Amino acid sequence: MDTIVAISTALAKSAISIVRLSGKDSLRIVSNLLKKQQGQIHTSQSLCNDINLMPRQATLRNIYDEYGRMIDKAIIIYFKAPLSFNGEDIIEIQSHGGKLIAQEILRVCTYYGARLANAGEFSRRAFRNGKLDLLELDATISLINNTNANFTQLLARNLSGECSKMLDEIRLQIIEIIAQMEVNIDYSEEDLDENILEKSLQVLDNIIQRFSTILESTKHYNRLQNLKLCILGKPNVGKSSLLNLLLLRQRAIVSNLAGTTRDAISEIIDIGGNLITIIDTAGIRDSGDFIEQEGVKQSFEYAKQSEILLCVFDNSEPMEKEDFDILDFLSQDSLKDKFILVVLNKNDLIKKNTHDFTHFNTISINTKDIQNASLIKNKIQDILTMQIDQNTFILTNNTQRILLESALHNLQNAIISLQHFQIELVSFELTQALQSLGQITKPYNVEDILDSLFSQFCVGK
Ligand SMILES: Nc1nc2c(c(=O)[nH]1)N(C=O)[C@@H](CNc1ccc(C(=O)N[C@@H](CCC(=O)O)C(=O)O)cc1)CN2
Ligand SMILES: Nc1nc2c(ncn2[C@@H]2O[C@H](COP(=O)(O)OP(=O)(O)OP(=O)(O)O)[C@@H](O)[C@H]2O)c(=O)[nH]1
Ligand SMILES: [Mg+2]
Repeated sequence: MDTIVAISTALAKSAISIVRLSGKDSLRIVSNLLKKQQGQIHTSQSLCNDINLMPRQATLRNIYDEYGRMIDKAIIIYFKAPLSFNGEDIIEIQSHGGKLIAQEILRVCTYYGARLANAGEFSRRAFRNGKLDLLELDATISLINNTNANFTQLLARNLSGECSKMLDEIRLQIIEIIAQMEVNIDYSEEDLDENILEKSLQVLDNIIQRFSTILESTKHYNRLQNLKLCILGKPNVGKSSLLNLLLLRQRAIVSNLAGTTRDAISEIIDIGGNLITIIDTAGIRDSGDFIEQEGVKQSFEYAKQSEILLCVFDNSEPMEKEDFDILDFLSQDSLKDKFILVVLNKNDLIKKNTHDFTHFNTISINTKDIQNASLIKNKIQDILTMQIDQNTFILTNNTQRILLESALHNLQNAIISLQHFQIELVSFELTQALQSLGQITKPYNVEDILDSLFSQFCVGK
């Protein structure tokens, strides 16, 4: 297998960057970067023992290019196979940050024979070498992409292999019940031991409960990822001012001319550990201006795509047709699952807006007072914070979720069959459940496991 190399950190101005190599030639390639003299290229593994890299020990070394010119002074860590993240020889070159140094190190690694890694290739090798199962692999990606702090702990636990372990245990419990069933299959219903029946029902019920909790937390997780918040309102009510207030900087142009914002502006904000995309839109009104009309169309589109809507109205002016148009828009059936917060803005001015918003969630503010930023953020945070059982797991991958749902379904059927003493059906449903569960972590052969389990039973039992 090729030796691959990649920059594992973001390409941005930063304190340090990590270039990572993986594969059997890693040591040879890095040995070339550690020698000052030009011309004596290490081509075989045997020549590299002079570079003195102790496995799993951070060492400070000068790094040179192919002409012997120094590139950086860096930390090298050698993870000797199989004791590495993916089971191969891995070497990390932890260089100074910035965009140029790591790229230069990367280039020199390829000069000595490393190949640029494809996306996910380090982890793919970890899976192939049995260091990570599918569940852990997926948790790795989800942990990196997670936008909601409520789930950090849960995803980290997925990564620890706890979830895979729990599924393994559950699989064993199911196999045990199948075994009981298989043994009893030839007996008539009266002969099925009451104890076995009761115990099996209890075990299945418990598994069903655990799976339901996983599916429930998975639903919350999916609902709370990559949230979008759209600021909507007629022109001049202070939408861009509100954006600037929430960002605590002058991001958007603000003016007393209606129609200032035309293209939607999008930024990321952190609201209580939730990374939310916030979108300031063009003010809603009928305008003869074609470009502005495009902007208005876009505003509605963004609103439909967002989970949270901040609808801004001007406290200092009576309601106008455009305001009512927005209220009409909000009453649509397709918007009923969105979180809508009515923002009555400009409360520093005399109140002239007497509309009754009481059936909405409302907040009265002005964008001049910076304290109002946290008022709004707290209000949004309230709806996003939910009690999430930290002792369960989440299935971040759709296929895995579907597999668990299907296993749950089989278990429910098994219970019904068991209650009707249809032993063969119980066995069938449970075997189906095992197939699905197995695929969540790694594809495996149910028959093999059954063979090994039955071998432990006494003849006649
Ligand atoms: N510098 C650095 N930081 C990192 C990583 C990395 O690769 N490099 N990781 C990359 O994702 C994560 C840590 N994950 C890792 C997982 C396993 C092993 C490892 O060496 N496993 C061996 C030995 C196990 C042990 O000592 O307990 C093994 O499993 O055999 C290393 C990192 C996050 N931080
Ligand atoms: N008194 C007062 N004026 C405000 C407040 N918020 C915004 N304004 C003013 O209202 C005017 C319009 O503000 P913008 O933020 O540009 O309004 P907008 O809703 O983005 O307008 P469009 O981009 O045209 O749709 C500006 O002159 C702001 O200074 C407020 O809380 N109090
Ligand atoms: Mg604006």
